[in-house]
Amino acid sequence: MTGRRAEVESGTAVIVEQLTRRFNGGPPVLDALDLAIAPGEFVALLGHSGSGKSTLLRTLAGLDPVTEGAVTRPRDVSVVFQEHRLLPWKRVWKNVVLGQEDKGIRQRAEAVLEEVGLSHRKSAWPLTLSGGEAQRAALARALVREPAFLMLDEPFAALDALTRLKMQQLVADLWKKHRCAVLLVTHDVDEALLLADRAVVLERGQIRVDVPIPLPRPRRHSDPEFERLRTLLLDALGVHTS
Ligand SMILES: Nc1ncnc2c1ncn2[C@@H]1O[C@H](COP(=O)(O)OP(=O)(O)OP(=O)(O)O)[C@@H](O)[C@H]1O
Repeated sequence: MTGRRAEVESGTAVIVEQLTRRFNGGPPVLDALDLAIAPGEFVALLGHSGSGKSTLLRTLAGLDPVTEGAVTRPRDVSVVFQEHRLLPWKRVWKNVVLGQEDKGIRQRAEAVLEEVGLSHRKSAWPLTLSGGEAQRAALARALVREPAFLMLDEPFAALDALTRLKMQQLVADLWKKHRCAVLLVTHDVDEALLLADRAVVLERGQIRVDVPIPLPRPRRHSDPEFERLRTLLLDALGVHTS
């Protein structure tokens, strides 16, 4: 049995092996990248602009082809992007059930809209939602599929600081309930430390740092270990705090 098959059979949710991606014959944007995510594990992916984060996420989502290397992931995956990508001509709940035809879908949509705190806006048009509400709807649409693997591509980057804090708390609660594997792309070191089990720093298409975040939840900025990990990650990103 190959190493990859052994890992899949022992329950690894996502396996990336020697993944290389170039555009138009240029230098590699992803460079022989290896990464494994366990079922239910929450991984934060950090890195400078252009380091290859979105390319990795798009490849994992099946939106970008695998041209060199291999990717194994569960069949049921969902992605939430920085923009909500709701269809403006469909009401919120219709957006949530879009493309889902099974019998229990309406009930699951009601339940998940309740979970994200949007039941009272289920019949609203997307254009009437605030930024935070629209991202709640996008999360509901992602979770109604009960994905084994959820990808979040800077989902809160466009929100104001207070709304972002609320959304981080919401994601922490939803993950506790759903326990899917999560890959969160973020520029925000504190967000990674508040939410993830592990932080990975990408640099020129390779993993520069891969650290566990063994802090008890809920996470506190005042925890000395939080501060130590913060310094470590900022250092890895070339931001020196002292
Ligand atoms: N379709 C494409 N065609 C050509 N080059 C691309 C394409 N997609 C991405 N790239 C290049 O690949 C590199 C990595 O881009 P990517 O979007 O993955 O970075 P990122 O780490 O997500 O950046 P950001 O934090 O700014 O979103 C960049 O130099 C980008 O210009």
